[in-house]
Amino acid sequence: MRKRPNHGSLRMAKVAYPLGLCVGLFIYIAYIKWHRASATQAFFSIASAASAARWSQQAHSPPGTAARGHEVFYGIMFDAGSTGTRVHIFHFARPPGETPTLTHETFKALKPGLSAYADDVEKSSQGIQELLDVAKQDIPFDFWKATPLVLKATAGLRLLPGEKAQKLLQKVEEVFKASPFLVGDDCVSIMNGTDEGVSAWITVNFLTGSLKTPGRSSVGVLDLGGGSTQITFLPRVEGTLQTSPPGYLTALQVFNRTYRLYSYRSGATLTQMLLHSYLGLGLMSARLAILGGVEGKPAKDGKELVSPCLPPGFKGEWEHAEVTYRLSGTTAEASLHALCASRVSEVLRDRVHRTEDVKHVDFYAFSYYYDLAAHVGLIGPYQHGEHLPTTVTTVSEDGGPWKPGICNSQCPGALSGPSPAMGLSGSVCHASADGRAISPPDAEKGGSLTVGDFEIAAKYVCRTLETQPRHGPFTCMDLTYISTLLQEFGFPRTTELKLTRKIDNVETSWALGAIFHYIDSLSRQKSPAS
Ligand SMILES: O=c1[nH]cnc2c1ncn2[C@@H]1O[C@H](COP(=O)(O)OP(=O)(O)O)[C@@H](O)[C@H]1O
Ligand SMILES: [Ca+2]
Repeated sequence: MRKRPNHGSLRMAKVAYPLGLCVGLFIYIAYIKWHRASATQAFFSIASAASAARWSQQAHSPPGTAARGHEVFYGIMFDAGSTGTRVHIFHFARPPGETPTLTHETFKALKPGLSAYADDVEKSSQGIQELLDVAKQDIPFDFWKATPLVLKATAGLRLLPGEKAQKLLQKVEEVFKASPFLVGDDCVSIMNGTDEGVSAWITVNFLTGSLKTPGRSSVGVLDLGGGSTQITFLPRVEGTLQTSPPGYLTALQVFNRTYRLYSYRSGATLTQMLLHSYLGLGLMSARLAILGGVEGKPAKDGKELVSPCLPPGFKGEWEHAEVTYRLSGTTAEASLHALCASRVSEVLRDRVHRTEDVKHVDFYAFSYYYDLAAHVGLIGPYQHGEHLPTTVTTVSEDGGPWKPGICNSQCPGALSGPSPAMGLSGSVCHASADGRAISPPDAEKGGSLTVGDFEIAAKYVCRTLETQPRHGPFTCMDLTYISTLLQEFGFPRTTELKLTRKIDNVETSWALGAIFHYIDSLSRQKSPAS
């Protein structure tokens, strides 16, 4: 965990004499006054963020060592997602004459999403207030007025009828305007899917350092939310630019370079891609589609939704977008996975644009890609090929100890996940010193796996649904959906994906890219000529 900067004590330590202390105090007070008077002057353009990345990554300066005179500033981005609302509080520092760098992120998430309050708008303010309180505790009082506060909503609000969504946004704006932070007229909005994809791409490429070196390969980004999904990457093969349907490509001016991005937004028709939001390929919306339900509508006559992707004989209820559905599995079938995969393929047919170029780009996948992989143990504390500490004894599937060594097919141990004997490349050794207790997957660490691993895991989970209900009734469906979706995008089974929740201790989310953009627009408003 990075430490928060402590500029106060640093300043004090360097001012050795009383006179120096007075001068220092005078400069400090003058600085704070200037800062309050010119809130947006403190902000930088995306272009300087590139150098910030360079500064941060090359100098490796921990924020706590910031020297005297560093300018410190903050930005607050709320992500109103379909399944939850999250606050990201970004801390920046700018040394004199240098460009700023991101020094820390404070993050907190709440469930359910804002859209769950569509019929009780008043209730929505409680969670927003709670997250604002986190920001107040995190940001020093003197900086509140100068700190921009923004909320962007994604699929959950896009799916609501316009009037309901607007009421929710108005409520949030009311709460924001009563807060002590810097709130503009555009502080609360629904973000379109293209901006969502592009912002996530900027975040990941900023954090991986790809943006700092011109010419260095950028990475692609896969985001699977509850209501929508994004795949965003910079095509490496010229052909993709020529063959992509109109509307799939978007130009982005970052760091004095124009990037041409390919951004596919779920469900949008080809020509409406950039203009019209047709949702439905996020994991929760996809579940509903696979079950044969309709978004926002109860099943006809309260009928059960029956699916081969659910455990045979399963009966249960599932709530989605304020509607409760009665669910039922089919009677036991020989190959649940094959039936489920065929239903998923039906749902995805003609809805996903396939491109060869994904084969030539390294991809980072997060959100539900990450959650599902961690849930079934595809990623975890020890990765395939990793040397295990000698104190660690791996645990075999029946609970017996295995020898310490390299995590490979000799070391299954995936008690909560599929058997590596099935050929999983990302197999995890859940290990413990006594050879019995099993450590849960490390939520922060992430890992790599192949696209085919999702399919193998799906087959395993679907096959053992009846005997191992601990994965939950949706895991067969979810894994089958993810593996089919990735293959529909054009990924070969052998493609390796990096699954991560955080990079360099910062959440992989569109939030950072979006705050860069917002801060940039503030500075443009301040000096339109630049
Ligand atoms: O900042 C984040 N950090 C970690 N996980 C996140 C973050 N934002 C979203 N997620 C993940 O995204 C998934 C839900 O997506 P979300 O609620 O944002 O739907 P949406 O993007 O379709 O609106 C969950 O897997 C959740 O853990
Ligand atoms: Ca999201």
